[in-house]
Amino acid sequence: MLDLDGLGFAYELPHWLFRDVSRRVTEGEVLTVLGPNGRGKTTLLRCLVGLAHPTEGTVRAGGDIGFVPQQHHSTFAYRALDMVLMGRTRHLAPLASPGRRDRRLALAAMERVGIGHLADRDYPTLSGGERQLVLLARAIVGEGRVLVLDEPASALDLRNQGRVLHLLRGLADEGRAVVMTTHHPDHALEVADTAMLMFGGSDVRVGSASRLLTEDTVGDLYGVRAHSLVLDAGDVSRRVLVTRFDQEVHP
Ligand SMILES: Nc1ncnc2c1ncn2[C@@H]1O[C@H](COP(=O)(O)OP(=O)(O)OP(=O)(O)O)[C@@H](O)[C@H]1O
Repeated sequence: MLDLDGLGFAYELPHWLFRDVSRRVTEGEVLTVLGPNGRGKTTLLRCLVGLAHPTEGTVRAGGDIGFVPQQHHSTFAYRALDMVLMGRTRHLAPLASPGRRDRRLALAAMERVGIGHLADRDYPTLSGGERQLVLLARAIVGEGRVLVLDEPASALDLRNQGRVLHLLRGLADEGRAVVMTTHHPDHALEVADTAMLMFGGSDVRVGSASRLLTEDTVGDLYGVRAHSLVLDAGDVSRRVLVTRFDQEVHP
């Protein structure tokens, strides 16, 4: 569904942000991209959606891509619903306006992400988290087969983080391919099939999220001490990673 072949990017050669990245993301898969600040996660996503040109390698998508950027400000006083309706643009005939069905789909997408009550609000007046949810609704209503999201939960409170993570899991289970960045290994452990860890340059590791995200690997990636704990709460048993924020590890 999304094929990355020998992907590499350098703003200034020979300083490769990442290199030799090859991977097929299939329908039904959630892939999370992790790495320290400035390692190239956003740049990688921009290559995937065609906003940046890879220095080498190719990206091929087997369908439309919906993109949720990290931050988005608009000075135009669009209503939130109108922002979501922009996701329908590719489904409209040239110069046509969105119709009743488009509006119904947009409202349904807003309800799905829990912001139906914000439909008539002016987008620039929304909080950072509310704007993030509007952009997610815009991507959903676009019905792209591939969803690419840059830190989709970064501005969200704890409940909304869970809602969005499981919503993305559900969208993948419906047959989409989901690629998202996160700074939280636990977000990957919660819903991802695959993790991509950007250690720098050609050292990009991809594999099963649960196998890759160990104490050692996460510790090495961020220069921290991480501890695995098993959360056993009756209906759920899963591993979480706890960070010792009082201790840094210098390689
Ligand atoms: N136009 C540009 N020209 C030169 N360097 C750039 C440009 N845009 C970004 N960079 C640099 O490229 C590096 C990667 O940036 P990118 O935004 O992809 O990182 P990131 O992993 O998403 O970071 P974060 O976790 O902080 O969001 C950073 O060091 C950034 O300063």
